[in-house]
Amino acid sequence: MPLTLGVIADDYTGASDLANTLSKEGVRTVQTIGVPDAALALPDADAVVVSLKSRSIPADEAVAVSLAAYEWLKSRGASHILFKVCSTFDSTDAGNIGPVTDALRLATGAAIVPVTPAFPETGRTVYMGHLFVGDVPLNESPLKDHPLNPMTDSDLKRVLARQSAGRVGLVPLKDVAAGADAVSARLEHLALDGRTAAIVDAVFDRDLEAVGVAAAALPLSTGASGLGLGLARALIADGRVLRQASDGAALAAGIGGYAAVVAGSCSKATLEQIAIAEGQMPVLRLSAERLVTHPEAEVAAALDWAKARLASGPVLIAASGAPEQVAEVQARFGRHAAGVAIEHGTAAISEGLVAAGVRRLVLAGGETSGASVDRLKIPAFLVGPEIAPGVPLLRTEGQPGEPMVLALKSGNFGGPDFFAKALAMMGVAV
Ligand SMILES: Nc1ncnc2c1ncn2[C@@H]1O[C@H](COP(=O)(O)OP(=O)(O)OP(=O)(O)O)[C@@H](O)[C@H]1O
Ligand SMILES: O=C(O)[C@@H](O)C(=O)CO
Repeated sequence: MPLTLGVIADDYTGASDLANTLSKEGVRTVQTIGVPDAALALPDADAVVVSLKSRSIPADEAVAVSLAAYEWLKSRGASHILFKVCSTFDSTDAGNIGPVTDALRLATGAAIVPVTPAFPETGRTVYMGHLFVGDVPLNESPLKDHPLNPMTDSDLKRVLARQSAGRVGLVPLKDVAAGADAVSARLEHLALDGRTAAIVDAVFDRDLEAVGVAAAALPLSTGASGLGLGLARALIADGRVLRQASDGAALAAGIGGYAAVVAGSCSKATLEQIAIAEGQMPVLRLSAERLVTHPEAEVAAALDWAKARLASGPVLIAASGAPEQVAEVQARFGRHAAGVAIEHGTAAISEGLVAAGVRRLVLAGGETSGASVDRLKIPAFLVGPEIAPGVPLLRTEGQPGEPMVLALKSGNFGGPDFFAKALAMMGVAV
């Protein structure tokens, strides 16, 4: 059966967030890691979310891999493409949201692309083109201290224009509140005026329903899970997708083995979650400096520490540091080099944990999860029940050997008790 919705996600946790939203709305969804091999047999699905690791790579590479994902999705019949970006619009003036949206627009033949990172369930709202995170503008939120892409401007019209070849317009809330026809009319007007993308305001889920109907009539949209919700509801309402309840309970059934958490996210939410976990399970804080200068020794020491404890219950291993620690490491080694070296270290630790018998694994941070999932050579996931908004339980699919259950947590997501909750849903008591 041909696909209806094809999603190209710029990181792995973001992909599982979107897959979670689609599956919660009743869309049969599979998440793949990278552009699937021709040989990979996938279960029947209405939506495939292709997870890329393209958020923080050079823009030309992000464009190339996104176009490859597009070609694969098109060959499977996808009638609408959603480019899934972070709900906090993580990007820099060099990209990659603008360059990838531009390239996909040309490939799909779209005149204009609606763009909205709104995700009201997690407090991301867009008004007059400005993104709010909870009750503060993006540039006053913890995202101003992000290790890879500090967000210092809440005006997404400006942010997107700086990284796009085309001109950027706005679909204001008054049009969105007037409904899907008003959104379509405004997009058409902006396209005639030479705009190639438009930031779309949205504050409530009902706004995203209107945006979803307008977007589903176009070949391409760019956004986060809120737009996924709008598209899912629109595709079900117009009969392109038949709503199906997901069989979440069965997902983790029969998967035993040791359990662990590996964290590389330095977000405020993750730092708080690690602090809470310290009262619930053994926690090892890695030295970020040694992960850069002596990676093999730091990884080996962490694995020795874990192996001595895994039989007694879950363990947590974190590279994550507070903003001042991150700044110090970056000043010494460079932002990109430090990030990549630390991701390699946490990925090697994930690999060592699985070799030691871990089958239930929670990963925190988009880049961190991406590096670990690649190292574990997982081709795809079935999407299960929600642990917290934006974070589902995932079961590996298409991998030789025993299946595993994982959670890929976006840095900013999850309540303070997230790690214990995720482990509990995997059948592990802390
Ligand atoms: N102590 C540290 N000092 C400097 N950089 C670190 C440290 N610990 C982790 N990092 C790096 O910070 C980056 C965190 O990015 P990651 O995407 O994993 O988390 P996040 O941005 O919070 O999550 P998300 O992308 O889902 O919002 C990674 O590149 C990681 O290697
Ligand atoms: O949209 C979000 O906030 C998340 O899915 C994400 O992409 C964070 O990395």
